[in-house]
This record gives sequence, C-alpha cells and structure tokens, in this order.
Amino acid sequence: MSKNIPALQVEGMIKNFGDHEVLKGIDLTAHTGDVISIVGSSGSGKSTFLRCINLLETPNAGKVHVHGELIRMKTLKDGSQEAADKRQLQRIRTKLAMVFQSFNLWSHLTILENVIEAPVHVLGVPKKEAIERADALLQKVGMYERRDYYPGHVSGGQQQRAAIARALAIEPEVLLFDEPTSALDPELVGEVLKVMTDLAEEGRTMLVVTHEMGFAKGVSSHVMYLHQGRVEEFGNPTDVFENPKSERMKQFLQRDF
Ligand SMILES: Nc1ncnc2c1ncn2[C@@H]1O[C@H](COP(=O)(O)OP(=O)(O)OP(=O)(O)O)[C@@H](O)[C@H]1O
Repeated sequence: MSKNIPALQVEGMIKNFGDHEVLKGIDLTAHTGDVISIVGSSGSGKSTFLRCINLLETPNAGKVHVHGELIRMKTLKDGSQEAADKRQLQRIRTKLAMVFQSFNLWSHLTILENVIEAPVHVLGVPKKEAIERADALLQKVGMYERRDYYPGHVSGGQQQRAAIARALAIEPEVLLFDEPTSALDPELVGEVLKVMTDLAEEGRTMLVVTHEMGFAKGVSSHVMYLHQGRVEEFGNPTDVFENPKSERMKQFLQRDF
C-alpha cells in the first residue's frame, strides 16, 4: 500500500432524504493509519455519512475513492444515484469493513461461522485457511473460547468483539465503525473500546462514529465535528478538544456525555 495515495478520499458528499438535506457537501481524506473520530450531536449526519461511503445509502452527489479507485456512480432519471458497476462495488466493499451499532451478526450461525462467512463465500478463501485466520482473529479479540457459541448466547460486548473479528476477516483497508458501543450496557463498553484501541495502535485505518469522547480525544489521530451536515471542525484531538475554533464545538463539548 502506498503511503501517498489516501486510503479513503471523499469529495463533496451530499445526501438528501426528501427535502431534508442531511449531508451538505462533506470532504474527507484518510491516510493509511489515520484514526478519524466523527463526532457531533444526534441527527448531525454522522451515521449517514459513514453509510454513504460504502453505499449502504446512496449519496445524491459526491465522489468516493478507495485507495485511489473511484467508486463509479450513475445518475438515475429521478436524480438519485447508484453504483454504475455492481461488481466493482462488491469488490470495493471488501476494502471497507463496517462494524454496526447493533452488531448485525447472523443469529443462525456460530461466532466462527459468522467470521468465515465473507472470506469463504465472497472472497473464495478455502474453508480451512479461513478457519485458521478466523481463529487467530478471535484470539485477538478475546473470543476464541466462544467461537462455537451462537450470538444470542453471548453478551453484547462479546457479540461486538466477534463483529470486529468478522470485519477484520475480509482484510479491509479501512474499518468503518458506526457507534459501535452505543447499544451496549455501560459495563461492556470498555472491552470493545480496548479492542478498538489495540487496532488503532496497530496502525489500522479507521473511521469511527462515536459519542465516546474519551476515545475521540485519547485514541484518534483526527477528529471531525459535524453540525447539521457540515464539517464544523477538523483537526488533531488536542486542537479540537482544547482549542475549538467554533462556538458550536465549544457548546458541544460542554455537554454531559
Ligand atoms: N433512512 C432515512 N430516511 C429518512 N431520514 C433519515 C434516514 N436516515 C437518517 N435520516 C435523518 O437524517 C438525519 C441524520 O441522521 P443520522 O443518523 O445520520 O445522524 P447521526 O448524527 O448519526 O445521529 P445519532 O448520533 O443520533 O445516531 C436525521 O435527521 C435522521 O432523522
């Protein structure tokens, strides 16, 4: 991977839901190893932005490059957009792994089966090899002993750690986290943040939508503050948290998290 080509580049992302303009032209460049926390009030467009990057939502306008490759889009008659080439989208999605707030594990598959699902069925990795890799990832997130459990039989924190192993199993270039700890009981938040902190320290490229200001301040390399669909502040955590330029960011930081 070249250091010079950004792992992810977003230009002019716009998303409307009906008359509601939720994203009003967002740019972002993430280089390999960047950990970018996306923070902001409820409804500011954080999750929508993340979902538009991997086209779980289709943006109305904007370009996404993944390690230099543009996701090709076409405009439909009603003005909306969709991926121009479904095979390209599927291939690019394997470079962008998503971790969801509600884990989204397959409930009828064991933890191990969840982790090998995409490598075997999407990437065509031989099953034996996929299991070896999955076991190593489950060790890494502390879930190896629970590999044969079904998701419904482990805690939320354990499910989320398994979901992180599943995301890593496709060997993505960028990890997208959509409020990964928001659905957890408070006592389970720490174990998931610990895994995410380890990944950040390993040099993974991560975009993290979060309300965990401790993570944003202490772990990320950059913080993006969104307000009503616009980037209000962007910078390193020290500048953004200790020296915010905008009044809105100052007010946001005074909230009780
Ligand atoms: N599928 C949808 N259809 C219509 N409106 C939507 C849809 N998804 C999101 N919105 C609206 O877009 C706005 C931004 O939502 P989004 O979930 O991106 O905000 P957020 O910053 O992630 O908020 P939170 O921190 O509460 O998760 C909100 O007003 C929301 O109601």
